[in-house]
Amino acid sequence: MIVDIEDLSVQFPYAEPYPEQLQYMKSLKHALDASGHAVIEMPSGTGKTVSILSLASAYMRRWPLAYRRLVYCTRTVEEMEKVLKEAKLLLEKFQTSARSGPELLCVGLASRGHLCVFDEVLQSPLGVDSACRAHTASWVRERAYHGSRGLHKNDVPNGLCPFFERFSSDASQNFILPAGAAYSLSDLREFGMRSGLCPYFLARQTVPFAHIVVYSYQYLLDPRVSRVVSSDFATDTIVVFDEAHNIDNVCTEAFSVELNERLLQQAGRNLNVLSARFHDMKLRGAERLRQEYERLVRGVSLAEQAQQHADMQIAALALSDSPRGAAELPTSGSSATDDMSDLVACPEIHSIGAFLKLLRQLLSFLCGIVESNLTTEESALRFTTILCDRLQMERRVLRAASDRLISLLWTLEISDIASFISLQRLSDLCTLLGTHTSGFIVINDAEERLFHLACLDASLAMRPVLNKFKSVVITSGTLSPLWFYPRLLSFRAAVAESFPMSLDRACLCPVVVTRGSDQSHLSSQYSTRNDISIARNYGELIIRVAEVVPDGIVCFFPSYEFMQEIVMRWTESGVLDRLREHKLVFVETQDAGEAGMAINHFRLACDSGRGAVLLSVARGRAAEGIDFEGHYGRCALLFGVPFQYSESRLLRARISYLRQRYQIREDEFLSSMR
Ligand SMILES: Nc1ncnc2c1ncn2[C@@H]1O[C@H](COP(=O)(O)OP(=O)(O)OP(=O)(O)O)[C@@H](O)[C@H]1O
Ligand code: SF4
Repeated sequence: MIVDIEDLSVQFPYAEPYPEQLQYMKSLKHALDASGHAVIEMPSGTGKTVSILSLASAYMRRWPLAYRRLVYCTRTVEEMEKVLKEAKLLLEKFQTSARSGPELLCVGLASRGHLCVFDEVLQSPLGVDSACRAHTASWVRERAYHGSRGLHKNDVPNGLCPFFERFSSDASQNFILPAGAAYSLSDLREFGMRSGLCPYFLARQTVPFAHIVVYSYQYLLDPRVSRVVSSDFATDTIVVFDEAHNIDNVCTEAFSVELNERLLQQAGRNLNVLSARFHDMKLRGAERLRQEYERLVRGVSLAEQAQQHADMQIAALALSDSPRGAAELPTSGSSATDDMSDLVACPEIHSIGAFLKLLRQLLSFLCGIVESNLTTEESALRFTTILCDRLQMERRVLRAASDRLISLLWTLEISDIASFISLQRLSDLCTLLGTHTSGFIVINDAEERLFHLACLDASLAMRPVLNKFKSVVITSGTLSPLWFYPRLLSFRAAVAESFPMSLDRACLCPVVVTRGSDQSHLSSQYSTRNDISIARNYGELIIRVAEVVPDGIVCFFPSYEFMQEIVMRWTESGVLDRLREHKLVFVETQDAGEAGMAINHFRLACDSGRGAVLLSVARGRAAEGIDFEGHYGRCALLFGVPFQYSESRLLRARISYLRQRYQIREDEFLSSMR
C-alpha cells in the first residue's frame, strides 16, 4: 500500500503499517529533512526494519540526487538476511506498482565465508579466507598461467578458482547486478553458481552502484575495511545502525587488543616464518623485495598500490574477515590517504629487516610484561612513552605498523593470512598506541594472564562516520534514556524519539518467577551464583515447562560463564537427563559456526515434532536477529537479567573514564548496557 508521510508517498509492503511504524517513519523523515542524526527507539518486533527501508526508499526515489544511498548496518549475518528479505518484499512491490521512479538496487555484503561457492576452497582446512587467497593471489595466478602454456583460452589452470577467473575476464570485469531487485546472500550464491562469477567479488563490485547496501557494522566502523569498501559513499548517504544497543561494544572492541602467552608465542612463530621467507627471497634476488622498497621510498601509498594490485585489497579484507572481525583491524580512524602517508613518512621501517626487528623488540617487551606475573594498570600515553623509549622509536613509526604489515605480507607472498593473526594484533597494538593519546588504558592482568590495550571511548570509532555522513540513525528496541547514546558517542541528535508498541494486536504476557519450587529465592546475581539451590531450582523450572510446552523452548542466560556453570551442574545432578526425556537439548557456544549448527539442529528437532530446548545467551547469536516464530518458540525463558560484571578492572576503568569525560554515572552506564 501507499502511505502518505507528510506529503511523501511511501510504498509500504504490508497491508497496513502499525501506528508506531507511522510515527517511526515520520521521525525518520524529520531527521532526513534536517540532514541530521537520529536516535529512535521502538520495541523489538514492531517492524523498524521495514519502516526504515520504506521511508528511505521513498526519499531516495523522490529526491534521487539529494539522497542516493541507504547503508543498513547489522550486527550478525542472520540480521542481515532478515533485512534483505524485507528489502526484497519492498522492491518487488515497486516492480508491481504503477508509480514511476528510478529502479532501486539492493545488495548484501558479507565475508567470503558466507559467499564463496567454490567447493575446493569451502572444504579447505586453511579456512575460506586463506584458501581463497591461495587460489586468487596475483603471484599464484601468474605462476599458474605461466606453468600452463598451451592451455585452451577458456580453461582454468589447476590451483585457481574458476569463479574468480571468470569474474576477472574482460567480459565480466565491469559486470554489475541488475537493478530493480534485492540480492540476499543466498541469491548472490545462486547467481554466482549460475553465472560462474564469484559472488563475493561480484557483491563488492556492485556495492558502489547499489542504492541500498546491507552489511555488518565493521564495514563502516573499521577504518581499514571501510576505506576499501565504503570510501566512495557520499556524505548524503543515509546510514542506519540497527540493534544499536550493541554499538558501544562493537566500537570499543574494534579498537582494543588482547594478548596472552599463547598469542605471543604464536606471534614469535609468525616472525620466524616471515624472516625465513624474507631471507629466502633475498637469496633468490626476488624482484618483489626491491619493488616494495622502491614504492615506499617513492611515496606510493598503500591505497594506490591496492588500486594497482587487487589482491592487496584482499589482504586487508582477509584480515578483517577473521573470527574476531573488525577488532583485528584498528587504525587511526583517519582517511586512507592520511594512514598511508604515515607509512610513507616512516623510512625507519621501509626496510623489511628493520620492521621485523621492531616487531621482535616489541614482542620481547610484551613477553617480559606478561611473564612478570604483576598486575599493572596505566594510561596508554604513559605506556607508549615507555615503549618508544625502549624501542628507540617515535610514535609516528608505531602508528604505521599495521599498514606496514599488510604491505609486508603481500610482498612476501603470504596467502595463509589467518595464521598471522597474532602478529597482526601486535601491529594493531602499535598503531593504536601510536595514534591515540587518550581514551585507552593498558592493563596487565596477572590473575587472568591477559594483557589488554582497551579502548574506553566508543566515540573514537564512531567519529569518522558521524562526521562524514549527514544522517546517521541509531535505532534499537532499547536505547533509553535517549540522551545516553548521543553523549556516549559524542554527537548531537536532530531527532531523539521513543515509540511504544501499540497493543491492539495479540501480545504475550510475561511471568516473573522469583522463587523456586523449594521456595528459595531465584536470582542470577553474582554473589549467589555458587549457591547450588539456584541451579537446582532453575533446573526444576525448565523441566516443568518442558513437560507441558510443545515444540521449541528458547532459553537465555545472562552470560556464557553462567550458562556453562549451570549446564555443568545440571549434568552432574541429572537435570539434563530428565530434560532430555521431554525434548532434545542444544547449547549455543561462542564459536559462530558451532552456534549456527546448534540453532539449525534445534529447528530440525522442532520440525520433526520431537521438540527441543535451546540454551543460549542474552546478546548472543540466537538472541538477536533470529526469529523463533511459530513452533520454534512456544516459550522463552530468561534465567536472570544480563547485568555486566561490575568488578572487572576493565569495566571499572571504563566507568571512571566515562564519568570524567562525559559525566555519565556508573548506574546510568550499567543500566544502559544491560
Ligand atoms: N505492518 C506490518 N504488518 C504485518 N507484518 C509486519 C508489519 N511490519 C512488520 N511486519 C513483520 O513483523 C516482523 C517483525 O518485524 P522486524 O523484525 O522488522 O521488527 P524490528 O522492529 O526490526 O525487530 P527487531 O528489533 O527484533 O529487529 C517481521 O517478520 C516483519 O515482516
Ligand atoms: S574467488 Fe570467490 S568463489 Fe573463488 S574462492 Fe574466493 S570467494 Fe570463493
